[in-house]
Amino acid sequence: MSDISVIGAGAFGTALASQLAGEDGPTVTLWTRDPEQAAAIGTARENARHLPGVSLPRALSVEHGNAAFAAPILIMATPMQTLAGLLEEHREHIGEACVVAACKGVDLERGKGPTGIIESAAKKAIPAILTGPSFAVDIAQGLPTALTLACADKRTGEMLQSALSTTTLRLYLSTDPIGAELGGALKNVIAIACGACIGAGFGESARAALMTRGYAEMARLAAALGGKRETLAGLSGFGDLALTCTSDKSRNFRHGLALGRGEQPPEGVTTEGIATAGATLRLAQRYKLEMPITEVVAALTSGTLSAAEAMAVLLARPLKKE
Ligand SMILES: NC(=O)C1=CN([C@@H]2O[C@H](COP(=O)(O)OP(=O)(O)OC[C@H]3O[C@@H](n4cnc5c(N)ncnc54)[C@H](O)[C@@H]3O)[C@@H](O)[C@H]2O)C=CC1
Ligand SMILES: O=C(CO)COP(=O)(O)O
Repeated sequence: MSDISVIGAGAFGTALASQLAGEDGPTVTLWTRDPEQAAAIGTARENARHLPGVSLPRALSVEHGNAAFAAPILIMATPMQTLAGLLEEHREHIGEACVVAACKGVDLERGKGPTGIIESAAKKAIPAILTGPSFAVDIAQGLPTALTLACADKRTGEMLQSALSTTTLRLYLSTDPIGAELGGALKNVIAIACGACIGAGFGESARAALMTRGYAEMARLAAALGGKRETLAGLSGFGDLALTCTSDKSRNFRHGLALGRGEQPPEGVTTEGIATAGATLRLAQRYKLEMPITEVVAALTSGTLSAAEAMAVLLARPLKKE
């Protein structure tokens, strides 16, 4: 059994696994649900579909069997809406493990973030979240990156911080998983709004306003759910918002960009902000919170508003105190 299993051989899982599996580091397994993909990646030492051009270290083992779920540290790197089903399917193989979510979002059906999903699905596990500003391709190339590792249990968090940091991947510790996971989830919704703003030609000043007022929405919901404002101000909130709202390497930003230009975004791209906008809107209604940007993003992504109509809705709101 490996020290660490990374579950999900998409871009992010492959990037994390490749960095963690150094010759002198922990033993690492990259798990994929598709046996053919496991064999192809294992033989080519490259994930040609999700992370082309990055050669994977010899020390990394690529598997598709259930045994990978028995590792003491599991990093869950599949899209958010698949997390609950995947954990339930493999529940019997997961022991008293540290289950670290690397996905970003809110589960549409259950209205929970990744650590809440882990808590319900894997009762013996200790949930944690790894999140913050990082493109998979940057991590895979060994570029300097800083992320938040949040775990409610401080000692487990310290162990994970040390086990998952590398010479180029620097983890900052937090005991506020709710704040950390909401930062990572909600910034994707705001990134869609910012992409649409740029795509529709509303300009960079308007984008800065969306980022700032979007951040206010993120902080409002996080506070209502028990997250700390200072967590939102850190890497997992402000840091990831800054990255994702300003880079066309972001799939969420590009999704918005296409909608803003009146184009059809490509299908089959992991764009977490779409489902998360809907899930967040339900939470906002439940907690009686105003989240107008999230509201227009939900309408924009479901095709009921255009970018121009969305901006008109925001501009027509009553004047407010900051
Ligand atoms: N790509 C990036 O730069 C970053 C991604 N993330 C997060 O990581 C998560 C995964 O994203 P990516 O790796 O980029 O996605 P991706 O689109 O590159 O890959 C998704 C992977 O999940 C697998 N998958 C899909 N449904 C599954 C299921 N039901 N059971 C098992 N495996 C399944 C797919 O086969 C694929 O290998 C997302 O929540 C994303 O927000 C976080 C930080 C950076
Ligand atoms: O989360 C990310 C950067 O921190 C990746 O963003 P996208 O999912 O929008 O590509």
